[in-house]
Amino acid sequence: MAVNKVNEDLLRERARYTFNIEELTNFIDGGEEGTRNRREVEDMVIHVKELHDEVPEDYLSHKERYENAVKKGCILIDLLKEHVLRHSSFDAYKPSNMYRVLSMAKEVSPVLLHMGMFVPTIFGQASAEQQEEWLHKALMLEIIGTYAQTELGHGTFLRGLETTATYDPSTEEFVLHSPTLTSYKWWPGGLGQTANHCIVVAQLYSREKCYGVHAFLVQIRDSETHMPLPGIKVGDIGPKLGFQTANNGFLGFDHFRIPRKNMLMRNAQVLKDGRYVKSKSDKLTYGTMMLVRVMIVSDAAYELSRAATIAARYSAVRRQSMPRPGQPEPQILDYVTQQHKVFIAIATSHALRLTGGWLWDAYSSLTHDLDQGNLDQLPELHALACCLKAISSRDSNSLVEQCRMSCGGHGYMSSSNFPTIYGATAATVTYEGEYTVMLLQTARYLMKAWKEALGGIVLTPTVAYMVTYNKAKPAWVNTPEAIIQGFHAVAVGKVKEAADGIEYHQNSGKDYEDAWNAASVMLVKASECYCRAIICETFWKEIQKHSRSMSRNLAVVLQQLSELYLSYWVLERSGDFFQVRTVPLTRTKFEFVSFASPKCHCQMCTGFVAHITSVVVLAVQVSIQNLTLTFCTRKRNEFDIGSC
Ligand SMILES: CCCCCCCC/C=C\CCCCC/C=C/C(=O)SCCNC(=O)CCNC(=O)[C@H](O)C(C)(C)COP(=O)(O)OP(=O)(O)OC[C@H]1O[C@@H](n2cnc3c(N)ncnc32)[C@H](O)[C@@H]1OP(=O)(O)O
Ligand SMILES: Cc1cc2nc3c(=O)[nH]c(=O)nc-3n(C[C@H](O)[C@H](O)[C@H](O)COP(=O)(O)OP(=O)(O)OC[C@H]3O[C@@H](n4cnc5c(N)ncnc54)[C@H](O)[C@@H]3O)c2cc1C
Repeated sequence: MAVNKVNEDLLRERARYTFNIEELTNFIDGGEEGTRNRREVEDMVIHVKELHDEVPEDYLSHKERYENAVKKGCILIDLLKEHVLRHSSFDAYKPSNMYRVLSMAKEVSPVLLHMGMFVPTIFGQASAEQQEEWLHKALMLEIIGTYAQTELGHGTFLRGLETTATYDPSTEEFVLHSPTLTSYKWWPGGLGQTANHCIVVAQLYSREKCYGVHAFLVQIRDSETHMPLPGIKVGDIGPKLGFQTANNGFLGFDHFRIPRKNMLMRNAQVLKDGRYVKSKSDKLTYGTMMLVRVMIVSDAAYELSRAATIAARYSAVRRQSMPRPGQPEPQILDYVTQQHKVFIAIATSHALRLTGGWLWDAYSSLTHDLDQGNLDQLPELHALACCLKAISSRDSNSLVEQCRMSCGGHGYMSSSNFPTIYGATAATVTYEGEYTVMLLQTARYLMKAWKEALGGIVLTPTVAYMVTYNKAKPAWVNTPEAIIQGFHAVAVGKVKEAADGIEYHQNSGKDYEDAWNAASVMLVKASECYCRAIICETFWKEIQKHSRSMSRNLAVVLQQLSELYLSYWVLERSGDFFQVRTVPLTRTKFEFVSFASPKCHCQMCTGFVAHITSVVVLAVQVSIQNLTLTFCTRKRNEFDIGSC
C-alpha cells in the first residue's frame, strides 16, 4: 500500500522554522504538563477505531448520524472520566479541556450540554446537599442532562420567559407548566432524544407572588425506559445550519410536579411553608451563562487555530498560476493576498487564546470572591464576558470563513473540515447570548463607567484609562504601546460619542429607553472598541510577560504576531483613529473631527506586511500642540509589498 509521503513543499516550509516547535507547543498548551496531558488524551483517542468514520457523516441519515455521535460521545466521556480521575491536573472545566476532548469526534456531541452546562449549573447553583445527591451521578453520566432556558418565544429576554414553577405547600412540590406555545423550551442541546434530566429555568411563583426566573433540576425521561414521563412533551427541533448532532430539542410541561428540593437552592430558597428567601443577587441565577461565555473565548480560539492550520498547510502545498512565464507555479503562500487572509487568522487564534486564559483567571478569582460573599467584581466580569464572548466568536467565525475561502474549491469540501468548524463557530455567535445583545450589555456598563470617569471616580481596571486621560498627558512615541493607547483613545471617544448621543436624544424629548434605542448603534460600536482595546492590550502584555521566560527566537516571532495583530486592527479601524483628535482628555476639549477636517491629515500606509517575519509597526504619534495626527510607518524588515 502506498505510504503517505509528506508533501515536499510542506517539508521545506517546516525546515525553515526559526524557533523551537516543542517550545511553542508547550506555550500553546499552557506548559509541558499541558502538552503531556493533551497528547496522552489524543493518543488514547487516535487509536480508538470506533472514532473513525468508514462513511462520511454527510452520507449518513440523521438517525445514523445521531447514533454515531452518541457512540463517540460515550467513548470520549469514558476517556474524559478516566483521565479526570487519573490526573487531577486535567481540570475538565478549565478552558477548552472538556470541549477539546468532545470535539475530537469532529461532529458536536449530544452530551455537550450535559458536560458544558448541566454539570456546571449543579456546581454553581446547587446547595451542598443537592450537590451531594446529584453531582457524582452527573459526572459519571448516571443521569444525562441539558440546560433548558430558551423558549420558542424568548431567548434573549430572560425576564420574559413564560414557563412557570408554582409552589404547592400542601404537597411541598413545584408545579411546572407551559401555559402557551411560545413557552415551550426550544433549542436545548441533547433534549431531542438524549437527556433524561434538565435544568429548567422558569418563573417562580409562591403564595401567588412571582419572584422571577429560577433554576430547577427536573427529570423528564424514565431512567429505565427512557420514555418521556407523564406530563412531558419532548422531541427534536429538526435540521439546522450546523450542529446537526447536538440533538437540540423542544420541551413542554403539562402541570408537571417536582419535589421542592429540586429547586436549585445555593442562592435563593423556598421554604416548606412557601416563604421565599432572596439571594444576595438575583443575577447569580445567570451564573452558568457567564461561565460558558468565558469558555467560549478560549474555544473560539481553538476552533480558529484548527482552521488557520488547515489554511496555512494548504497554502504551503497548493501551487497555482504562472506570474513569470516558463517558471514553476508558485506556492499560493507567496501571494501577499493569501498571507493577508491567513496570517491574521494565525495571529487572532493566539490573541484569543491568551485573552481567554486571562478572562478565565479573572472568572476564577470572581468565583472565589462570590464564595466569600463578595460581589464587587461581578458587574465588570459580566461586561467583560459579554463583549469578549461576542467579539471572539464573531472574529473566529468570520476568520474561519476567510480561511475556507483561502483554500478555493477544496475548502468547500466536507473533507476539509471547514464546514463543521464553520457550523460550530457560527452557532457560538448566537447562543449563550446573541452578539448584539451581549455588546449592549457591555455598553450598559460603559455608560455607567463614563459617568463615574467624568466625576473623576477611580474605575475598575479595564476602564480606568477613561480617567487617566484626564490626568497624564500621554507621551505617545512610535511603539505598539502607542497603538494600544490609540485604541484606548478610540474606545473613550466612542463611549463619549454614545453617551452624548443618548443625552442629545433625551434633550430632544425622548425618554431614556427611546434615547438608548436611538443611540444603540453607537453603543454597540463603543463596546466593540472597548473590547478590541482589551484584546490588543492583553495579547501584547501576555506576549511581553511570557517572552521573558522563552527562547529569543520564539519570543521574536510571537512579538511579531502581536504587532501584526495591532497593525491589522489599526488599518481595519483607521477611520476611528483618524477621527480621534486628542488633547489631554478633558470634558470639554475631547472631540471627534469629521474626515473633512482640514486639520486631520495622515500618511497612513495602506500596504500590508508581506511576510510574517517583517512587521510594519504603525504607531500613532500625536502632536498635542497642533492637534494633528500623523501616522508614521516604520518598516521593521525587508519588502513591504503594499503601497500607499
Ligand atoms: C467555538 C466552538 C464551540 C465553543 C464551545 C463553548 C464551550 C463549551 C462549553 C459548553 C458548551 C455550551 C454549548 C452552549 C449551547 C447554548 C446554550 C445556550 O444558549 S443557554 C441560553 C443562553 N441565553 C442567554 O445567554 C440569554 C441572554 N440574555 C441575558 O443574559 C439577559 O436577558 C440580559 C440580556 C443580560 C438581560 O437580562 P435582564 O433583563 O435581567 O438584565 P438587565 O435589565 O439588562 O440588567 C439587569 C442587571 O443585571 C446585570 N446582569 C445581567 N446579566 C448578568 C449576568 N449574567 N451576570 C451578572 N450580572 C448580570 C446587568 O448588568 C444589569 O446590571 P445593572 O446595570 O442594573 O447594574
Ligand atoms: C446552535 C444553538 C444551540 C443552542 N443551545 C441552547 C441550549 O442548549 N439551551 C438554551 O437554553 N438555549 C440554547 N440556544 C438558544 C440561544 O441561547 C438563543 O438563540 C439566543 O439566546 C438568542 O435568543 P433568540 O434566539 O430568542 O433571539 P432573539 O433574542 O429573538 O434575537 C433576534 C434578534 O433580535 C435582536 N434583539 C433581541 N433583543 C434585543 C435588544 N434588547 N436590543 C437590541 N436587539 C435585540 C438580536 O440582536 C437579534 O438580532 C441555542 C441556540 C443555538 C443557535
